[in-house]
Amino acid sequence: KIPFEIEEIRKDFPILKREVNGHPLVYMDNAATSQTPQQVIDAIVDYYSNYNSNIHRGVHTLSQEATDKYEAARKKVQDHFNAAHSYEIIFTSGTTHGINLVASGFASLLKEGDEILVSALEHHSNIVPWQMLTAKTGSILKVIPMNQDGELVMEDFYRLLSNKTRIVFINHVSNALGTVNPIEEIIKAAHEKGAAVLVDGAQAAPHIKADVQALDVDFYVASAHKMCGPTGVGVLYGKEEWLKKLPPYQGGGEMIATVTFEKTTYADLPHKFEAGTPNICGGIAFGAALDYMNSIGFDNIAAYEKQLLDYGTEKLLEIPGVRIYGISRKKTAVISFNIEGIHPYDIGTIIDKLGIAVRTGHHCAQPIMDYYGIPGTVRASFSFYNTTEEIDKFIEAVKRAKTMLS
Ligand SMILES: Cc1ncc(COP(=O)(O)O)c(CN[C@@H]2CONC2=O)c1O
Repeated sequence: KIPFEIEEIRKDFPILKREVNGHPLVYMDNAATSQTPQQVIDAIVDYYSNYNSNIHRGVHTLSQEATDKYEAARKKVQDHFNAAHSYEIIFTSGTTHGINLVASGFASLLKEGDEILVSALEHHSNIVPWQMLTAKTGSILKVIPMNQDGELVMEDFYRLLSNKTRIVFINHVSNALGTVNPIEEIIKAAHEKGAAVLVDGAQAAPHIKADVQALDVDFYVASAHKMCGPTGVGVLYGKEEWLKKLPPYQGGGEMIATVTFEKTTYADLPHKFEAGTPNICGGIAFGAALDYMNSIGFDNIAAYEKQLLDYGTEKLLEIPGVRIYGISRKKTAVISFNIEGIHPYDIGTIIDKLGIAVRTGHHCAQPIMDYYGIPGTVRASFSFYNTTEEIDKFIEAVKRAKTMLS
């Protein structure tokens, strides 16, 4: 039973009417970016048509309207993630920006020999900034290993965690495998050792409504483009006490209180971390995306996507030679697979000819591919606007590709 009118939902997404190579588009690359409903498109057009203006500075009406809408969007993001204060919500250009902001800020908090803990399941955006940090500070990067099922080895996590650990950073959901990590358990254990935790929520936010106060997480980052919003805007949630400890990430307008050539004082939160003219329209459209997804309901989205995941997994495993990577019981609707003897890139290229959009390759998670000893995978990732009929088309296309390539 589908918890909402799927055909009505699909009408919200103009792009789903597209044809690709003469076939109806079957979009199954939602882990890369989600599609955009008319409600979000309308919010973008409305902004540029009716009240585009710079914010926080002008006294004229347009500027006030734009400022009010932008700050209302911040409040929507605060409510969605259940942050205690709206000034704990920093608008960023996306997950990568949010992680870099925190990692570079920790350069002033770490000393030689301090340890930072990453997981083997991370996206490059949650590995490279931390490697840059260790290079700057002489701190030591340690890695929580993964297992064949695509889960974290928690015994090793507890072994690696120590009083030297200053911060743990892990994704809530693996973009390459779909694994949902036990972040509640990790946060509790890290806090007992006095370590902070950053959770990369890029892949979780479209499927799971994270409550940052209930999680007691120190930093949580996500991108709007993964949850029906535009690209170029995202959120860094930080506990007030942590955001006050971090130095500004970029200098410029907006992030100051007073500037003289002798000394500059910085603005309070959130503006301290929002230098320059922000993505005003993006922030407002992000708010519209949250309104849209919450109108459907994350419980309904999760229940339906679970149906799609189970259906797609069952049908895919009927094809001889298929191996699925990431078989944790706790997964979002991502299926990463290969077919024995066939390169993932060839499968992706052929099924694209049939209108099927999936991603092939290492998915910015090369350590995971190295662990499995593979060049990459085919990754099909479903969203609440996909259907089982589309999955049937996807399965048929994979079968045809296999026949052609075997
Ligand atoms: C777990 C995870 N972390 C960080 C990022 C980086 O997000 P931004 O690009 O918005 O800064 C992504 C993007 N996911 C990639 C993007 O394309 N396909 C993916 O799986 C991700 O999935």
